[in-house]
Amino acid sequence: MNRQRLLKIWCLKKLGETHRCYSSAGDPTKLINFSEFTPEKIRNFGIVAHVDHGKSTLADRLLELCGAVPPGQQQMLDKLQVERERGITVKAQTAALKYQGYLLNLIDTPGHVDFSAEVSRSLAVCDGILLLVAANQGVQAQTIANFWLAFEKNIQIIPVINKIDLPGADIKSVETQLKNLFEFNSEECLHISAKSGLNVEKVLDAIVERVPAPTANVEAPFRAMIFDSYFDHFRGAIAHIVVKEGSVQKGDKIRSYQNDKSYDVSEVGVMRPEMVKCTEVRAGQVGYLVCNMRTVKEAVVGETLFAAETPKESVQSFAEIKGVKATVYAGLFPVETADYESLKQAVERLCLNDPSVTVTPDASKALGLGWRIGFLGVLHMEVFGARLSQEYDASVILCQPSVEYRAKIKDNENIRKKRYDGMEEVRILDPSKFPEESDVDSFLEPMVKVRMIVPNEMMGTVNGLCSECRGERGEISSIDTSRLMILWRLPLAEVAVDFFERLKKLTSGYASFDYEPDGWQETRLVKLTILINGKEVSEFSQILPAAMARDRAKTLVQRLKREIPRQQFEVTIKACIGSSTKALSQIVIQPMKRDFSQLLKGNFGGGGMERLNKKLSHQKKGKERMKMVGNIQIPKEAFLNVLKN
Ligand SMILES: Nc1nc2c(ncn2[C@@H]2O[C@H](COP(=O)(O)OP(=O)(O)OP(=O)(O)O)[C@@H](O)[C@H]2O)c(=O)[nH]1
Repeated sequence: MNRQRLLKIWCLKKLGETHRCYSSAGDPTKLINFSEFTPEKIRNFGIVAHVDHGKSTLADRLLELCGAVPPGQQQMLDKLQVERERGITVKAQTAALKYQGYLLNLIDTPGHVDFSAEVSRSLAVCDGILLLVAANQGVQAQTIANFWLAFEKNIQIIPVINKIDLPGADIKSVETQLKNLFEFNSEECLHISAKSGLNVEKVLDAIVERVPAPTANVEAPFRAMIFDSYFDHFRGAIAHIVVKEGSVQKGDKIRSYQNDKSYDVSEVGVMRPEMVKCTEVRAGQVGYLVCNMRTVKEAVVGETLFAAETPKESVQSFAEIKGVKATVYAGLFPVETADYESLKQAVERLCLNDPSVTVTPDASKALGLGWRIGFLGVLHMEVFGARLSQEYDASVILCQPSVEYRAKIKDNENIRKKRYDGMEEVRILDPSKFPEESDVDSFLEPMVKVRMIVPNEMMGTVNGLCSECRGERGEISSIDTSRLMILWRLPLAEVAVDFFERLKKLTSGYASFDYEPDGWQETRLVKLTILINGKEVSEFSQILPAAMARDRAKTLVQRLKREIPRQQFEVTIKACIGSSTKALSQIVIQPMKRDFSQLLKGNFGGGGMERLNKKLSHQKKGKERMKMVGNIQIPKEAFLNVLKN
């Protein structure tokens, strides 16, 4: 039978199944029934790896082998538009798979450092992980970070060497790295090609054999933890749960622990990988639950849900899922100030699905009411902006990001009380809140410990980059004969913005890095103020070390020239220090020369009117993408683009 025909039969079969699941909403006997899977027959596992080592491809193969999707599908678990466009996973996704009498709950996680919060949250549900390492690249920085995350949580780790089909695959050396770094024996390592499917079945067998069954008690009253949630436009908040005790089904009455609210369950089910309704979700299983949660806050990650009849005092709530601290903060504003309320709702709903962002209300003279949002990195910020526009049709301005700085205020009652609410140390998240230099004893900037994996011959290049970024070198060790692990201490501000791109370019993608917070360091900071026609536009201003001010002033002014279109009048852009008006760098944008009404002159019969209307309509479209700051039109992308090279 040819492949096309096989696919057709498969699709028809599946259509029947799905149709049965959804059309039988009112008939519990026809819903999918997973009650045969007692905890001993369940395995909850995740796939973690460095970026691009093949997690989503392996997930596709596992889904295929277990019959959850037709053969040849790609990135089945990357459901978001932004994930498909960028070819990266940003959200962990689950899929319930049946394999030889076992129920395997797969959790595919993102690889990029900016989405590490998703990995930590997923590990709260897993009893085992597949630690995937690409055979042509070997162990990378995220592999090490993920190994330790799982190891600290005492989760079973299965090392899997992927991409063995590639000509550059060096299985022996990856095994040596896995031995040297994590003490894995070569017998423990699986060798696969997720792309061709080679040996992927062995992965399923290893999951069944090596991952422990979840600790769960089916007999006890229902108790579950929300580990992820999202807002569905039609059904409200949907909670992804891992059930630890008892079971839950449609019609059950349940309560939440932190929010202390009661609910009627209207639907339960599992992801396969789409939502499929079930008769019940039982202890040990991973599934979803819909109840009448009206606000997004009610479905918060880490929340404990329990049977309504259980007295709250006797319920053991789940330990809080440790959040990851934001590294960069940026202003977010609606393009049209009138859209503030609808954007507020969109931000709240998206935050439910992305609980690693922090949101505080903010206001700007130029952009009106908005928020200051904390992200885990610049990629995270870009993805958040893209999701707002793709999933909520919101038109937003995202300003350039900045890290959190701190200022120690002079030991003077008067100054502290009058201007800083009596505080001796203040946080600075935003250039418009930069304190007067005369009030400050010292400034502090956040530091990070960076772990780099670098080919031996590229050590000099990488060291050059880190020194340029005001870094301090730490320990160096070999992970095998050809690669080194180097530790650096760097200011977060240097790492957070475009360090990843610069490193990739300099090393042709052969070096990788990962970082964690490492305290604060005293530094001399200044505020680089941007004046456009004499008025400060604080959204373009920046806080930075004094030594970098002159160079940055030049680049910033040049980039603004590139981003701001010509206006009807002359525009002067100046970069100055603090409240001084002395320019470190200055540029003038000449006024527009063409006046389209000239097209009309003496030419009514020759299509002049048509051409004028076309031009005016182009201008109108252009204006919709602009933001008026004073009397100057600025494209909304400019607020972020000034940051990019
Ligand atoms: N040759 C070969 N290519 C593979 C294999 N597995 C994955 N790839 C390719 O590697 C690239 C990255 O694969 P993904 O599955 O998207 O990697 P990922 O780890 O999910 O990526 P992120 O989610 O962005 O971290 C894709 O182009 C895949 O086709 C393999 O076994 N062999």
